[in-house]
Amino acid sequence: MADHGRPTTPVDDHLARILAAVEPLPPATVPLSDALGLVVASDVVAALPLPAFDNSAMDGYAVHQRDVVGATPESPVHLPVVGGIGAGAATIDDLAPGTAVKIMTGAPVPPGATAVVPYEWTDRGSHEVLIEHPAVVGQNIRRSGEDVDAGDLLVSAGTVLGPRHLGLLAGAGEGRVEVRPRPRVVIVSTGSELREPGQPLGPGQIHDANSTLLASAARAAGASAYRVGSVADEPGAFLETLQDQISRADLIVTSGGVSQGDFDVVKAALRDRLWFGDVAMQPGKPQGFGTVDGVPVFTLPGNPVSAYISFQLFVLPALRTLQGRHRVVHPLRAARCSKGFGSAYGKRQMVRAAYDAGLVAPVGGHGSHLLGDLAAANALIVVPEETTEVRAGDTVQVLLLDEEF
Ligand SMILES: Nc1nc2c(c(=O)[nH]1)N[C@H]1C(S)=C(S)[C@@H](COP(=O)(O)OP(=O)(O)OC[C@H]3O[C@@H](n4cnc5c(N)ncnc54)[C@H](O)[C@@H]3O)O[C@H]1N2
Ligand code: MOO
Repeated sequence: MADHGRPTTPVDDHLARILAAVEPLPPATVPLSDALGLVVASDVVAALPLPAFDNSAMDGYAVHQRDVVGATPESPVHLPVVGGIGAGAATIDDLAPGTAVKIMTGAPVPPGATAVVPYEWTDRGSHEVLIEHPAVVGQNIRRSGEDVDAGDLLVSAGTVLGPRHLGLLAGAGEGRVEVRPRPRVVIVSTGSELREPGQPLGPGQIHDANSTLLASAARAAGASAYRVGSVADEPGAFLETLQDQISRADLIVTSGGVSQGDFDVVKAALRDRLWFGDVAMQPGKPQGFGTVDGVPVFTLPGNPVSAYISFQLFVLPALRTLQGRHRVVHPLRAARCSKGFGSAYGKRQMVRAAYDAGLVAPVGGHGSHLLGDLAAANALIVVPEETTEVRAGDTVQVLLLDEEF
């Protein structure tokens, strides 16, 4: 679709161009304490059974089940107590028939014992115990390997490690795990008008919102983000910053300086090395992408809303690909739109919106500078290129900005 004569690239083509250029980071083995949220690079198989040995599920007495078959409160079974076994006990004697041994939860069950009778069913005797209820074979015994057997799959490649996976790996004795490392993302804002937040503004100056916005979005997506701050509209200075950062980045995101202006620094500096052009979307039309020294570089438009939406549509899938994730593109869900609005033909519109329980409504104005409206939104209504009007009550496709996927 042409926009005032300039050709535009469909959103899906631009995304395909990006995904074709990015692959998962080489795996690294890290301690479990550093692995939360990272993606497993190769299947992890249990080296040991879990539990590692038969052990007691209750504090009580290990017995031969046959010895307590007839036990009742009126006619309890009497057994001599031959000792005690605590959790961590290393050497355990066989349990002779007609005897009981005190046993604590988690302690190894002695060879010969076939059931554990809990304290509550007994008089808690130390030398001799009265047992008032019968037990079935295996009662209160946690069998070796009943949770996980040696050779079982603990976590498969592609799993995003959460607390429960890490707990399982730890319990199974794995101290380290092979993962895709956390991508290092470098964020650079461009624009001579930009000042660091917290600094006073001179005439014509504005605070740099984008580097904080994009670095936070990268961190929220599981990256380790380094915010360079802003560089002036001067290609030499910009290239120097880029060159300085490239060796410590897995992905670089710049904002500003990519449209039609007289001082479009990013385009001027990288014209020969990256693709620059218009993508058929609103906001986020002017885009640039390519690799520099093998590192993917995204040059996003400067308007903060455009930059953020471009991040969600294009940078996030690349970041997730580096992480080795299987699902890289935001899922869409159907929702009922409670308020009508118009949309430009030929562009995919990303309308800031508030979503709740299947209902969605646009938030604020269309301007790509409206940070207040962006902060009030939690979703984007994704309006297809050929749709020019959405009416109240229509079903629309919605992208939830804070959704885990
Ligand atoms: N003649 C044309 N002008 C513009 C077009 C066009 O097609 N023809 N496209 C417009 C669209 S759409 C966008 S989006 C912007 C993109 O421009 P740039 O990427 O070159 O970005 P800048 O000009 O540097 O900045 C645009 C706008 O955003 C503000 N900005 C920039 N960086 C930050 C930051 N880090 N924090 C906060 N605000 C920032 C900047 O001050 C400008 O107001 O171009 C349109 N123009
Ligand atoms: O398309 Mo620009 O990216 O919104 O204002």
